[in-house]
This record gives sequence, structure tokens and C-alpha cells, in this order.
Amino acid sequence: MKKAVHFGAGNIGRGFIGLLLSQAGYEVCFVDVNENFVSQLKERGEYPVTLASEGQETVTVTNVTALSSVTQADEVIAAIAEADIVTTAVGVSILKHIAGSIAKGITERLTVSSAPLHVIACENAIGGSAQLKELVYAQLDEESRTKADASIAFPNAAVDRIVPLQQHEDVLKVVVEPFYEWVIDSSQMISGYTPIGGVHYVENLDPYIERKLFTVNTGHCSAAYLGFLRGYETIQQAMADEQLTSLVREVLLETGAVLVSKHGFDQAEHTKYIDKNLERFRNPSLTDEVSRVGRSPIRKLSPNDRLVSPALEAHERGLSYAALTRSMAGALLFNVQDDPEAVELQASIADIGVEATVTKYTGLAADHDTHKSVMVEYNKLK
Ligand SMILES: NC(=O)C1=CN([C@@H]2O[C@H](COP(=O)(O)OP(=O)(O)OC[C@H]3O[C@@H](n4cnc5c(N)ncnc54)[C@H](O)[C@@H]3O)[C@@H](O)[C@H]2O)C=CC1
Ligand SMILES: O=P(O)(O)OC[C@H]1O[C@](O)(CO)[C@@H](O)[C@@H]1O
Repeated sequence: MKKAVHFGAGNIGRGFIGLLLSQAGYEVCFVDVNENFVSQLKERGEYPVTLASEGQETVTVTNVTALSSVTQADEVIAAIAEADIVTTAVGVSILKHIAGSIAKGITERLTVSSAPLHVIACENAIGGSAQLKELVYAQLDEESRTKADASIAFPNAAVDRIVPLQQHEDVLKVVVEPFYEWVIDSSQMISGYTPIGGVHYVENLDPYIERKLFTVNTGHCSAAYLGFLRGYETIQQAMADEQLTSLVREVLLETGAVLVSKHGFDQAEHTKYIDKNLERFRNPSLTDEVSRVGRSPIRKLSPNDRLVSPALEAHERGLSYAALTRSMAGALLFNVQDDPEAVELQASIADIGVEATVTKYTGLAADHDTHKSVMVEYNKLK
């Protein structure tokens, strides 16, 4: 049986990537720091995934096992050495913590095999696999790098499935929305690969990852930040608020204008894509916490993420970005006590003020029009 090693047995790991890999015939070896997930996955060898729709159908993901990132480092290295694919869903900021074991696994693999290996970061980030490759290569010696160039590929990917925080008796159970989209850059794959069922392989990933990140993620975090300010706990409550929904739509019309101008998407098609995603956010069969969707506001305010990047693209194209800066202002007011990045952001505002904090985390200079717009929106929301 083909072997997959997947880092991150969390919501996306179990609810999406692990499910598709298992259904494609792989034995899936999860690697996680969460000992509860690891022991249960190893012991049971399977877990349930329930689709959040009327039918509430449940599938059982089989042929799974797990290793602990913490106590089984050597076994993880050995698993990578004999893997047919390595995937991750740990959070883009966590990639630096797993790069070492992937580098060691690749080094060991290259001494015994020249079989091709795809390493695919399934994270909400532009160029996630390229970022992982850089982190891994930095830990390979010259000889291994040369060998890796011939048989190890790091194709970028876009992953989309809303998987909220889970609270079930069974810690392995995951409730997910029916929709999913996993797009992989086929131009970065090693020829002769066996496609994974359910995955879209596209020659140029950029339009897809930007359309997804600047529509699904931008809209979602906007709903979370505006919802937080109105005291809503869940996205479902926020999206039931007509006025809030129209503000979220305004943001997606701005990113839509950028995507149509930059990638040539058909306007009518894109409007349908926007409406479909607003429906996905509403999904009454899910309970999606505002705190999850808005989590890590520093990451979400960073220059290449879902708010600043499209706003700068809009600015360059002479397109509107006021609603995007309103969402950035919302992130600056996302004062969630158990979110370390939210705490750091509030501390920065208290320490160096809002203007300097905006520049510090978004990279927008105080004299840049977008920075000024953030301040206007911040003072309005405050
Ligand atoms: N939840 C969602 O709706 C979606 C999430 N994503 C992306 O998927 C990635 C994972 O997100 P979620 O599954 O929601 O998060 P999660 O928190 O449910 O899962 C992350 C998992 O990584 C594990 N982990 C942390 N450090 C680790 C390490 N050093 N080694 C091994 N495992 C480690 C955690 O224990 C956790 O089980 C993120 O990049 C996220 O942006 C993408 C699309 C949808
Ligand atoms: O995982 P992140 O980037 O913190 O944000 C969660 C995002 O993942 C999503 O499923 C969209 O990919 C939504 O849940 C949300 O926009």
C-alpha cells in the first residue's frame, strides 16, 4: 500500500487531506505533537468524518496510523524515507518547526532510494510548499540538495474546506462542510505521478490560490472581525446580520475587482463564486467560532496575506480598497484574550500607538494612502 506522511492531525489534516489520501488508497501516517490525537489514531487505525449537511452522512477514514513529533523523531524520519507523499496542515507559521525532521527524512531517503517524492504544504498561504522547501533545503548538505533536485518536488497547493473547531466525545471525529477544493500546481509535479482523486491539478496555481485566499479567507476573516465588534460568537450569527453581510460583500467586490483585473476571471463567474462563498460562511449546519476564523490577526495583517496584499493590488490598479482597510481596522480591534497574536497586537497599540503598529505589522508606510484609509476606518470603528 502507498504510504503518506501527513504533518498536522488537526481539523484540515483529519477532515480533508487525510480523508482524500486514504480514499486514494494511501496508508496515512499522521505526525502531530498532540499525544491524544497520536495515541487514538494509532490505536483505532480509523476515525469518522461527518458532512455538515441535511443528510449528516458519515464516512470512516481507514488505514491510518500516527507518530509523535515529540517522542518518535526517529520513526518520523524513517517514515519519510519510505513515503510516497508528504503533506502538511500545521499552520504556515509552524512549517519552520517541522522542516528539520523533513530534511532528515529526505537525507535518509536519498541514501536508499531515488524514487520521486512530493512534499505538499496544505496551508492558507501563497507559496506554502516553496516556503517549506526553503526551510528544508537550508538544512540539507550540498550533496543532498543536488540529489533532492532530481527526485523531490515541493508543488504549491491551495486547500479549501471550512472545518470549524470540533467539540465531540470522540476526539478524532470531525464535522466538515461538504464542499472542498484541493488544487495542486501540476507544473511543479514530477512527471509520471499518480493523481489523487478529488484533487485539481492546474498548470498555473497563482490565479487559484489568490482567488481562494482573497475571496474565501478575506471574506471569512472580514465576517469574523466585523462580527467580533458586534458581539457575535459565531460566523453564523454574524452572517445573519444583513448590514454586516453587505459590508462583507463590499470587501469581496473589492478583491473581486483585483482578481478580475489581474487574472482575467470572468466577472459574472466571479460574482457567482462570491455568492457561493457567502452561502458557505452561512452554513446553518456548522457552528464556526468568530475566534477561530479571525485567529492569528498578525498573520492575517501581514503583507502577503488576505487583507494587505489585495489592498495594495487595488491601490496599484486605481481600484477601491476602503472596505479592505475597514477589515484591517477590525483586525486591530480583535481583542481576543486567548489568541497570542491578538494579545501581542493590543500590546503594540498600547506601546507604540496604532499608526506605528499598522506600519509594523502590515508594512504600510504612514504616508501611504492605504495606511491613511486604515486609520480612518479604525477611528470610525473604534
Ligand atoms: N480549518 C479550516 O477551515 C482550514 C484551515 N486551513 C489551513 O490548514 C492548516 C491547519 O489548520 P487547522 O487544521 O484548522 O488547524 P488545527 O489547529 O486544527 O491543526 C493543526 C495541527 O497541527 C499540529 N501541530 C502543531 N505543531 C506541530 C508540530 N510541530 N508538528 C506536528 N504537528 C503540529 C497541532 O497539534 C494540530 O493538531 C492551516 O494552515 C490553516 O490555515 C486551510 C483551509 C481550511
Ligand atoms: O486557518 P486560517 O488561515 O487561520 O483561517 C481559517 C480559514 O480557513 C478556511 O477554511 C478557509 O480556507 C476558513 O475556515 C477560514 O477562512
